[in-house]
Amino acid sequence: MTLVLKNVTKRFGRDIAVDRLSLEIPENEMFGFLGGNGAGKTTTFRMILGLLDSSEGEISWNGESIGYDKSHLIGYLPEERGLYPKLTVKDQLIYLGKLRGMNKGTILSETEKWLARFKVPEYMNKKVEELSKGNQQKIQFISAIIHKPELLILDEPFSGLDPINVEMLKEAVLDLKEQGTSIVFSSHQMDHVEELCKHLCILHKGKPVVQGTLRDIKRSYGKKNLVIHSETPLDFLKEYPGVVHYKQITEGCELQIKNEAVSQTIFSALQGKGFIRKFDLEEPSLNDIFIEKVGASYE
Ligand SMILES: Nc1ncnc2c1ncn2[C@@H]1O[C@H](COP(=O)(O)OP(=O)(O)OP(=O)(O)O)[C@@H](O)[C@H]1O
Repeated sequence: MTLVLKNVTKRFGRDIAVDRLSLEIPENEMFGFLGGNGAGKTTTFRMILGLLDSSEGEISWNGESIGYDKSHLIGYLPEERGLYPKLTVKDQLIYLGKLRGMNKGTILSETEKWLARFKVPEYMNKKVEELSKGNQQKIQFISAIIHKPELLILDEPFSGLDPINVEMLKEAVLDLKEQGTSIVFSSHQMDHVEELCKHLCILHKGKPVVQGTLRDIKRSYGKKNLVIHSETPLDFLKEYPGVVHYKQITEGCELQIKNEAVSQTIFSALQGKGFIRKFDLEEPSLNDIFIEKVGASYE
């Protein structure tokens, strides 16, 4: 089951929100769909869900065109949350589950299962407005997956959750992936994306500026990070040939360098200058790549 977008464009009047976007979301994968504010992510999701028509291009799921009639196959956790505050958790999920073609018995057994898994079984008969923001988030997540969708779109699923609940939700998401759900994951928290996604796309002004596997993207980026911990003054590295960026930290410094060879010359330059506690060459983070690719055009 794959989601394919071919040259998808969305115009709002004269403005282009999504610009000839082509993507393939691999089967049983978690795909990172990233971009700065206003990049076109939500507009893309709405087109996939059939809530918005594309101006041009095609969207297909498993070879068939996708639209509102396939919405029972899709689960969507939108960034802006949409629960009914006055309804109980049970009534909420019965209502939303029925919209997706489920019967009441199955909805109730799935709800019980998920509330128990999220360690909140007592919420079944509570009104949504009585729950904390993080716990409402769990209910919203259950509402997105209760019908066992083939394709799941998660927009900032971990926002507002404490670290323990983040882990709990992450495990649930990974289990769904293992069971065969294809997942599109959107977040501004790059560390979560690095942890969970093998493939990704960074969108900017409606166009992909980076696309591929995380591994290839990092490799092709070229630049590396070098972390040095030492009591010796290291500020001479600010102007050192091949150093792109210098950041002082309590234990020493963090550098962005042009390539691996620069680390060798720095290593030599440090000989005899005092005790080095750490000298660590690292891949660039997704955050570095995002800031460079998206930040450059902000300027
Ligand atoms: N209904 C609409 N009418 C006019 N313009 C719109 C509409 N919906 C979105 N846009 C515009 O389309 C562009 C993309 O917006 P979109 O909401 O898809 O971005 P996003 O990547 O989801 O951003 P964020 O991370 O801030 O949620 C923006 O310039 C936005 O103003």
